[in-house]
Amino acid sequence: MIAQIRPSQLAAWLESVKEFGSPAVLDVREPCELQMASIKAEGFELITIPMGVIPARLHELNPSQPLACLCHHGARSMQVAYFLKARGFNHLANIAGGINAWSAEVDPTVPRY
Ligand SMILES: O=S(=O)([O-])[S-]
Repeated sequence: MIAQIRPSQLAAWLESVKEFGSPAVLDVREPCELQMASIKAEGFELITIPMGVIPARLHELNPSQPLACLCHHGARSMQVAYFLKARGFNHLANIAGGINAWSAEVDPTVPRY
């Protein structure tokens, strides 16, 4: 079971997992999407790896680092979270609604697309 958190709940989730290590948001959107809209990494590390290359770049991620997965609406990030969970990552969340919800709930300056 992957924790589903709304963007507005991210700060509380980050706080709840920091005992396990310094948490990060893993944005799995494509480079062209990152150019259109990105979140500001405030209080967390921001890692960007497109979903399609996560298997090839898995070695870049630390299985013990808490990761909150992000995409456009929350579907791809959910798949990535389950992929990572199956590979031993322990502290995972999916940001439900993705960056679209982030724009609505956390930072309206983030463009919606
Ligand atoms: O980014 S998305 O897969 O939720 S459309």
